[in-house]
Formats: sequence, structure tokens, C-alpha cells
Amino acid sequence: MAASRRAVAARRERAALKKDVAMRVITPQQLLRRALADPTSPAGAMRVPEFLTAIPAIGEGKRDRILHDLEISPVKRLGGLGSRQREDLRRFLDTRWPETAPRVGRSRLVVLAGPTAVGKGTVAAHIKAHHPEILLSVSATTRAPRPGEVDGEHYFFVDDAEFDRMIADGELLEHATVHNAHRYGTPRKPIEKALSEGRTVLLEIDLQGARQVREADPTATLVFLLPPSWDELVQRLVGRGTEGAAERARRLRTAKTELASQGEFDYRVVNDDVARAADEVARLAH
Ligand SMILES: Nc1ncnc2c1ncn2[C@@H]1O[C@H](COP(=O)(O)OP(=O)(O)OP(=O)(O)O)[C@@H](O)[C@H]1O
Ligand SMILES: Nc1nc2c(ncn2[C@@H]2O[C@H](COP(=O)(O)O)[C@@H](O)[C@H]2O)c(=O)[nH]1
Repeated sequence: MAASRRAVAARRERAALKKDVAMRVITPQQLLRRALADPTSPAGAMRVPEFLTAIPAIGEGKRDRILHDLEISPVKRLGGLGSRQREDLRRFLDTRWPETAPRVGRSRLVVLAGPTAVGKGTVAAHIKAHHPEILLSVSATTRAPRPGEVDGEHYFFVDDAEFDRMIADGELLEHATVHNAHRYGTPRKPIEKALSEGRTVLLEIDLQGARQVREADPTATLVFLLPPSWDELVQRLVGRGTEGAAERARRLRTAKTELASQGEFDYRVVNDDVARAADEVARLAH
């Protein structure tokens, strides 16, 4: 009986440690150091696959590839790693997730998503202009610049090969093909730097990206921007005049399914007026 109570308590402690890594209260390297310093501790008793999936951005597929590449059995516990395996795991973490200071102060990672033409770009630009304390992330994309768009300011314009390289090197926090056309992704480094300095970061991305961010960082705040009505959304898309009739029809079909997903978000903001909606999003970010 006492033994089973101890086992339950140990499981709880391991779950708390995993949550600390996921919430960036401690770094994966700190957890590994604790495990190696005391193999009989809850950290030491954690199995390597459990440890890996606690790290934001590692899902089951990536976990299995890492175990295979590092030649570590899935039943191995952190405290039971051999010296070569420890070194390989340490080196791997330092290369892929350089140890950054844990998140400080009231910094937040905020995602703004919503259907096509609801005004995400317009609201994000208003926040950038009126709330300089919030960093608006600059995405990488494979689409060509539009007139007036500046590389490094509106987007990092890259070709397919460079986008593939960024994915392979783990440089993107999330990425997706949007509107069945071009690829877009959020560079990880500037975000981690800003968050570690206590700044809030705003990502203006699509629904697929928002879901990936939630998986990578469960503490992220997800905001869904809504149109005042369906007719107004159609009006905005038509009024913008940047898509032909076939593309507009396709985007509106996607918009219907996106609107049905609004319940996945932490907050919903109606974009009835740009300044009002932007201020509401900025308040949620503080
Ligand atoms: N509150 C608003 N009232 C009226 N028009 C608006 C409002 N917000 C944005 N718009 C207009 O709606 C159109 C679509 O806005 P925007 O391009 O910012 O949408 P988006 O959500 O970023 O679209 P996409 O996802 O397709 O890139 C633009 O013409 C913009 O000026
Ligand atoms: N998943 C991601 N989606 C992104 C990112 N950056 C922008 N976007 C979304 O793409 C569409 C189209 O943008 P446009 O500038 O070509 O009109 C828009 O809905 C954005 O929200 C990103 O890094 N990841």
C-alpha cells in the first residue's frame, strides 16, 4: 500500500516536472542536469520519451526520430543513461534548443488568427503602430513580395529551398501552406529572445499555425478575430479586390470551417472597428 502511494506521488512529481518544461519554468537542460545529479529523483526516474515530448515543439513523430538518431531505447530512464547517451542528448538539446533564460515578467505569446479578410493584417498593423511594447513577429514566406512590401519588415521572402532548410534546422516555431498556395512560417529565435527579455510577442497567422503554436506552447494566448457578420466578411474580401472570383469562393469555403473552430480559442474579438478591436487584442496581451 505504502509502495503504491509512493508510486502515485512519484508519477505526480514527474507530471509536474514535465509541465514546468512545457511552460518554460525550467529548461530541458535543467531537468536533465537534475536527473543526472540524482538518478533516484523523480527527474531521474523519468523515461526519455516522456522527457522529450515535454519539450515544446516535440511531438510523437519527432520524439521517435530523436530516439533513433541518438540510439536511445524508449524504455531508458534519464537517470539510467550511459555516458555517451548523456553527452549526445546534451549536445542535441544545446544545438536544437539553445538554453535561453526562462520566460520572465508578464511576457506573453499571443496568436491572432481568423478567417480570410476579417482584418487580421489591418488589426496587427494598428497594434504595431500604437503599441510599440508588443513585438509583431515577422514571418518567412515563399510568396513573392507585393508592391510596397519590404523584405525583413513585412515578411522574410525566401525560396522553397531556404524554407525547407529553415524547417530542417528547427528554425520555425510553426509553418503551414496557406490558401493552398504558399508556405508561411514563424521564425523561432526572435520570439524566444523577446520573451526571455519580458516582452510580449504577437503572431498574425492562420488557423493551422495557431494550432501548432498551442501544441508547442500551451501557455500561448489564442485570440480569434471575428467579422461583425458573414455579409460584412464577404464585403471586405470583395472590397479588398486582391483575389479573383474563384479564389474568393475557395477562401470563403475555408472561412466557414475556420469560423466553426473559434471555440478552440481562448478569446474572441469582433473586428467591428479597427482601433477598438486592436485595443481589445492589445489588452488581452498585457
Ligand atoms: N474593422 C474594419 N472595418 C472595415 N473594413 C475593415 C476592417 N478591418 C479590416 N478591414 C478591411 O478588410 C479588408 C481585409 O483586411 P485584411 O487584409 O487586414 O484581412 P486579413 O484577415 O489579414 O486577410 P487574409 O487572411 O486574407 O490575408 C481590407 O480591405 C481592410 O481594409
Ligand atoms: N501559419 C502561418 N500563417 C501565416 C504566417 N504569416 C502569415 N500567415 C497567414 O497567411 C495568410 C496570407 O497572408 P498574406 O500576407 O499572403 O495575405 C494570412 O491569413 C496570414 O494570417 C505564418 O508565419 N504562419
